[in-house]
Amino acid sequence: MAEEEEQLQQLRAKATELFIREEWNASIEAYSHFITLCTQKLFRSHPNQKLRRSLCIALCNRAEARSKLKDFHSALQDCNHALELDNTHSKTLLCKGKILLCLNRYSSALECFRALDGNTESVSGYLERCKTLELLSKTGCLDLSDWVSNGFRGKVPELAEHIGPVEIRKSEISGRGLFVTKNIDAGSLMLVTKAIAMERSIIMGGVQDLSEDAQLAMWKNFIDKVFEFVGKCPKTRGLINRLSCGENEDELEVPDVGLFRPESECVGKDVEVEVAVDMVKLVGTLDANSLTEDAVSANVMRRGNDCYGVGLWLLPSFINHSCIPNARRLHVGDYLVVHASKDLKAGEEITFAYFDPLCGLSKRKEMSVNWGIHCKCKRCRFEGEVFSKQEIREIEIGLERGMDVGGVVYKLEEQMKRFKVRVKEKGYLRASFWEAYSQAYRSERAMKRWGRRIPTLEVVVDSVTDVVGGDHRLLKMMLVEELKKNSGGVVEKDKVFKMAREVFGKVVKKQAMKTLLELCIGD
Ligand SMILES: C[S@@+](CC[C@H](N)C(=O)[O-])C[C@H]1O[C@@H](n2cnc3c(N)ncnc32)[C@H](O)[C@@H]1O
Repeated sequence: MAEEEEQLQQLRAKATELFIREEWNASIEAYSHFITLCTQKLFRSHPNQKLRRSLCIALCNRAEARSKLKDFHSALQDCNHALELDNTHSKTLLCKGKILLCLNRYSSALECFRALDGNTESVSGYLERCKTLELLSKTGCLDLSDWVSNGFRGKVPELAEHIGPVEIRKSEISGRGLFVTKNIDAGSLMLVTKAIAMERSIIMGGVQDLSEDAQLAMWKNFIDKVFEFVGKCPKTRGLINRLSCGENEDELEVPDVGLFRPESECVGKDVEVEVAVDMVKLVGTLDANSLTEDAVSANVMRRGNDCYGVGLWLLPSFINHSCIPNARRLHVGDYLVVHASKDLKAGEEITFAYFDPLCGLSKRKEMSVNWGIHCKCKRCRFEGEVFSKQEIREIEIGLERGMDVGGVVYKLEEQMKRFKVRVKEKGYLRASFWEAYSQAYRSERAMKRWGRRIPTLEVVVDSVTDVVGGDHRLLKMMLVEELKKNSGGVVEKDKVFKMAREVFGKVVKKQAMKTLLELCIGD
């Protein structure tokens, strides 16, 4: 007996020392040994308060060590076990609250901090933080004004998970899609969600400056990170299992959006059963669902785009592609903020542009091959017919061969009149020939020659925006034009702010939006 006691004492001392030295893996191992022996002894002996207390402290310390290694699932189990032994153990309550906060489970975290009699400064700090984040999570009222106005200096503001009026349903595009459940106007936030994992590379120019080797290394590190995370968290594993690998999508089940709320604990049977991570399936899933920060439908919220990142965000993985997209996203730290880039009607499917919607059908077809998709949106269907017409093919070939851009625009407008193309569909073709339009409007020579014979920049920007939603390139053209008219004065037009909200979302107040507009002009 004395020997057993001695062994326990030694083990505890060793585990504590490793814990203090922040050797997390070794301390977890030592605590695990101690916890097993301690539990066996408790089982055999009469009620022993001292032993229960030692076990509670060991479980709490192992929870802390595990949370340092981001193994939140096991850390939470340790906390719960420790609280079964002593439900008022303050160190465990604090540790559990912090873990729940990391998992964005604000109301459960709040319960822990409240149980702690929030007198100490650190506890009241956590309480306030939880309350703010819980409110933010419920309302989705994001305000990044201060951070933007301060030139993105300081820490990235703390965001909270938010699921707006959306649901997952069968999609006519492919498999499942994300849909709005009520009418919302352009700029409204629909989702704010943190990445399961992200990997970033520092680059000087664009992603094109990142060597193939560097891109491969980044992709490999990203896969390893997701693999590690998924291995530790059954809930995430269950959720990732529900994402598409890009094949047989129409046979996939439609999960309830509620499963993706951080507070939802149960993800189905496969969570209780320990499912091993299938690496091949995981890579396929990441291939079909990962998003990059530099995509056309994304803005990175920070000064200077010297970083290129790839990440996986669960709920946004249900957003399908369309060449007439209605949503865009902002990347703020590891968070993804999805907003409507057009007014949306209840029941409408939310779509991103996976690739550039401001280019012609053949280029879009080329790009869609990389995604393994065959887009059949209204625009692709309409353009499929139009681009088979000799007259439109000739304009396209003329452009490829370096024909005067003003002439290209003029010919296209004339053909659209001749074919009696409807207003919306004019927007499709103008979006496809946007490069020619934008070059023509920027060229003094072209405008001198063709200016009076082609529609104004404002008319074209309006009709293209109507099709592709807010886009930073369209916004920039409009801003430059307005600045010319206002001889360099600050742009105050409501129309400019409306488009800025479509591009950036309603995340800043008017003054900070001016900062974003200045950055957009300087881009
Ligand atoms: C991010 S997921 C989108 C959600 C997916 N439909 C699902 O059921 O989980 C991307 C996959 O959706 C499909 N997809 C997305 N947009 C598409 C489109 N416009 N046309 C055909 N397939 C599309 C492709 O299989 C792609 O690999």
